[in-house]
Amino acid sequence: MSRVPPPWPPVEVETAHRHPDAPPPGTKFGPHYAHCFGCGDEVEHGLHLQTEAGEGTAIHAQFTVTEAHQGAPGLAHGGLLACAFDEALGVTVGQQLRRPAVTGRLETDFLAPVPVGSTLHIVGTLDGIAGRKVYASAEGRLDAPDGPLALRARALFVIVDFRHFVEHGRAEDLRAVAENPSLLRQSRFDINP
Ligand SMILES: CCCCCCCCCC(=O)SCCNC(=O)CCNC(=O)[C@H](O)C(C)(C)COP(=O)(O)OP(=O)(O)OC[C@H]1O[C@@H](n2cnc3c(N)ncnc32)[C@H](O)[C@@H]1OP(=O)(O)O
Repeated sequence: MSRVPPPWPPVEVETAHRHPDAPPPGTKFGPHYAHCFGCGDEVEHGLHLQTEAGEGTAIHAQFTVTEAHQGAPGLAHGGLLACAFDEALGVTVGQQLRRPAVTGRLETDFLAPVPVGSTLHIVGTLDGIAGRKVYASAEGRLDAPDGPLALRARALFVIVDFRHFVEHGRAEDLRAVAENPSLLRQSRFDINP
């Protein structure tokens, strides 16, 4: 089977520029929502992905695979690794474009097993924008920023209005955020898509 992926981005795109208010390289973001499985500080067995602004549109992310993240004995679950890329690419889009967006499509190439105890180092970048469609991709390396390549991912994010979250979110969770806005650890976006 050929491992040559189809052209990326799959449509004609404009260059995606980082927003003038995007934080400078080296800025650590912290979680965006306390209960996010990818980054939330109140999710005991979550990924606790740590993210930081890189150069240009890049984001650097990392998380350590724990016993709670296993698929096969001693190895990270593939879906959970895809989750880490969803989160890292979501942060790339959200922080560098400063626009609310959701994942429309995510594809992941698993190139090497990721053992429990490994730290996965992910770098995500924006690849282009076409209307509301934002294309982004990432690589994940084992145990060091220049460690062995373990995964690649490509994603389409679709820019949405904030109404998306209000209309679709479970009422009790939206109520909890309204009563305790600090559950949303970050809320600094351009409101109008
Ligand atoms: C700092 C903040 C950090 C945040 C980090 C969070 C990381 C986690 C991110 C997530 O996991 S978000 C949760 C998972 N994703 C979702 O729940 C999204 C569910 N899907 C939807 O709500 C809608 O399908 C969606 C908003 C994506 C699109 O619906 P719309 O009605 O708004 O738009 P439409 O369907 O017209 O699609 C817009 C464009 O995207 C294209 N598109 C959408 N889904 C696609 C797809 N799957 N494949 C290819 N193209 C797709 C679609 O063809 C179209 O292209 P054109 O503009 O050229 O016509």
